[in-house]
Amino acid sequence: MTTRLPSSPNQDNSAFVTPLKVAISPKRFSGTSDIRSGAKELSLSSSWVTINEAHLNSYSDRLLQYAIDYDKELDPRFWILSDPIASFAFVIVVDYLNFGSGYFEDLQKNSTGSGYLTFAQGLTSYFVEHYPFKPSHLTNITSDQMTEILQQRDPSPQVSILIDLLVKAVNELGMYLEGNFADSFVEFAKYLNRDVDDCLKTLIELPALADYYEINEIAFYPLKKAQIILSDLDMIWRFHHKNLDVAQIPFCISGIHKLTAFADNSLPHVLRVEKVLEYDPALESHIQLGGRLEYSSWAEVEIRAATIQSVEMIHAKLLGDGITLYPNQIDAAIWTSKHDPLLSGKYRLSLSHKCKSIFY
Ligand SMILES: Nc1nc2c(c(CN[C@H]3C=C[C@H](O)[C@@H]3O)cn2[C@@H]2O[C@H](COP(=O)(O)O)[C@@H](O)[C@H]2O)c(=O)[nH]1
Repeated sequence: MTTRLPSSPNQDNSAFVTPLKVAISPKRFSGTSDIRSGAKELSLSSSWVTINEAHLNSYSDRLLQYAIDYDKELDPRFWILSDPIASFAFVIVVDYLNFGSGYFEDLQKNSTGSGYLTFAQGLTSYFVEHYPFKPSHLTNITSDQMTEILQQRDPSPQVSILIDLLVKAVNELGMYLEGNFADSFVEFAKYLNRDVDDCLKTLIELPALADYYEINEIAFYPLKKAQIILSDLDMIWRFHHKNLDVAQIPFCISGIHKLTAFADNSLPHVLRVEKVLEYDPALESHIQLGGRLEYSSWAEVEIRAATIQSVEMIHAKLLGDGITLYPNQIDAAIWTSKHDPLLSGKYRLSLSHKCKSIFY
């Protein structure tokens, strides 16, 4: 039983640096409703992060301009669009490896200034050069190749640690697909031709997607990358379905509207700058002084739980105004707004929280 830490900050910053996760069996997970209920329960009893509903309502209206239709937004610099299975394979790899934000501070980024887009651009080049290949090809990707994919020259010690984590992750992804899906992206695609809840029950078996645990006897399932994989597969399906019929696209994820926000460092940063999330002053100064948050420390949990809960509230508020925008679409709009040149200045004036994990 984890006792709650004092809400008033004190010299002891254990709420920032003490991991509190208790491992639980993946068998307990029943689907996206578990993600919502855990996040809601944790955000209601939160002491480091609060949700300002008035600011949330006004921000919801401002956000609408970023609710882009991804179908026409896929940029071939950052996506493999040649055929449905090539796109499927690319999404599985890019999103499985979509982590390392806690190591990004000295990452050399491309002109977008985005760590993710720097990686996605490098992986696109890798696919253009090497694909088609079977999943087992991933088990042979080396540190030098990953350094090139990440577009790094002479990586810092921090980035070198990230590169080693990325190599370990991509090698295990290849081994998993080789062993469980006959070394075939098509077989995996056919398997994911089902509801998001069933897809997630399988995806959380993969180590770098096992972003769930119990804290204070509450089961918390942020599952950021497992969910973004499904959201991106839906986007890719819609892209190819413009020119192909259903039979030509082996995967079709149903129930996308049930996904929640993808809780990481990016979304809470935007929500905090927009004053939707309010952090305890001690937490705020810890983050702005470059202090890190341990994965599953109280502060890190409350930030991610409040992020999921805030997006649920934005979804409900817009629905009340007669506007249907699902949490995965709200997530994309928030993330996209962060990279709007007209706005990104204000998001660059402060730091997002940094958490070294393989989950975001
Ligand atoms: N919540 C959420 N977090 C997202 C994304 C993306 C990009 N994906 C979308 C892009 C096109 C497709 O539509 C993909 O869906 C990256 N990140 C996270 O940002 C962090 C890096 O930040 P920066 O250094 O600024 O790139 C890192 O934790 C990374 O995991 C998202 O969409 N939602």
